[in-house]
Amino acid sequence: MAIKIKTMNKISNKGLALFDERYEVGDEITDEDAILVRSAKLHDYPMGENLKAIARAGAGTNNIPVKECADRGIVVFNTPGANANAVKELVLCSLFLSSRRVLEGIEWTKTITGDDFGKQVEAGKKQFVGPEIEGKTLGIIGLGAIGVAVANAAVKLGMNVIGYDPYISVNAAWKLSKWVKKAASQDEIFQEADYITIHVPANDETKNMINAKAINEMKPGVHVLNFARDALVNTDDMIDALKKGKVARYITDFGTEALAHTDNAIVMPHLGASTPESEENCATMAVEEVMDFLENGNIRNSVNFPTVVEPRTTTYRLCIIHKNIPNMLAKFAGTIAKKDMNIENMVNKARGDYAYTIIDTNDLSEDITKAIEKQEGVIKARIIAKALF
Ligand SMILES: NC(=O)C1=CN([C@@H]2O[C@H](COP(=O)(O)OP(=O)(O)OC[C@H]3O[C@@H](n4cnc5c(N)ncnc54)[C@H](O)[C@@H]3O)[C@@H](O)[C@H]2O)C=CC1
Ligand SMILES: O=C(O)C(=O)COP(=O)(O)O
Repeated sequence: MAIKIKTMNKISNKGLALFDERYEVGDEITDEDAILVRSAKLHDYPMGENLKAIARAGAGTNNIPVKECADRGIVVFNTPGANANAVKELVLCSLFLSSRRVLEGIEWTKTITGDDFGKQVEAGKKQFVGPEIEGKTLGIIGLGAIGVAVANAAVKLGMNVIGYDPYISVNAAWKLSKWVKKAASQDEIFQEADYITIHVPANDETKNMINAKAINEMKPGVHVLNFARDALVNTDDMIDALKKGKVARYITDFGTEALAHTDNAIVMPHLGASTPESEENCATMAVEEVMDFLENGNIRNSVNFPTVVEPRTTTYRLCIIHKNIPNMLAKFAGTIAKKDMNIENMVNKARGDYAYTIIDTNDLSEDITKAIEKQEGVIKARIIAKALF
């Protein structure tokens, strides 16, 4: 029986080509084993009993009900860093667009007619003067894959860069240029920066982080960039600040009709990750994650379960998604022993309220998954036979 993969949004063929003849892939698939998605909202999507995994070919997973998926034993993956360079390049482009009045100048030039075109251009160009970014201060909130890439590039462009990220990963810290100054708070960024760019996930903590109060703390004439998510910025407050001139420029990938028609706002149609390179990177990584999970039970780059990656050495692998509560392993071992199965390898990892256990064995008792699922705290159990793959 084929393994069914449902695609939502346009997933690059470079990734989809990795699925071989054992897989059935497409946007019409029903009763799917896994979903590949980009920005489509899955909060109201009816997830079936057979669904085991959702892979977000991209970074942000706020379009997926991650916690509900964990409760149902559905592993949600994303593709960390796979589209970071694409976003970094658009942020750099936007730093220039927000400073130099290039877009207005281009629009104005289109309106000029006549033999004295050159003369009119030279006379009118003074309306489009804008500052250079070299020597200015860029404040970055969120130093993950994108924030670090933007920070390092901005340092090379001669900007003073300050960054704020109370949860910075060791990996990101290793990659960050030593010239990036560490801010002790968001307020420090608001108060010191001429340009502010945000690169955090949308969640309860970050929602509305740029609102009237935050804007009030910023320097007059600040430039604000939002290539992260709409929920992070209070759009009404931003429109108000643009109208008053407190914010000189707001450039975002996440607009509204009102914002798109406000002077000094530049609204892009969510283009951050829209490059062939990043679409291919994201799709390839997402497909590899899903295949390894469906075929081997390995979990890497999940946002709701721990990383567990073990080489296959036995004929069968029992994969158990369960609550992170005491005595689970003893119960599994007891159940397995009762079925006369011998454990060759066992790995258990927890993440928050949830845990994942892989048990490798060369024995199989037909109803082992049912017996395991009867244990309190078990969400889902699955047996994968190596011979099938
Ligand atoms: N415009 C577009 O097309 C794209 C937008 N994005 C958005 O950008 C976000 C960031 O992407 P990546 O850098 O790849 O993710 P990432 O996970 O590598 O980095 C996010 C960083 O934000 C930090 N963070 C979390 N809460 C914070 C807080 N309250 N204050 C300061 N820092 C905080 C984390 O510690 C982490 O270092 C994504 O969650 C997504 O919403 C990502 C890719 C494309
Ligand atoms: O990766 C992300 O978080 C993005 O926002 C990219 O979205 P997209 O895949 O281009 O719909």
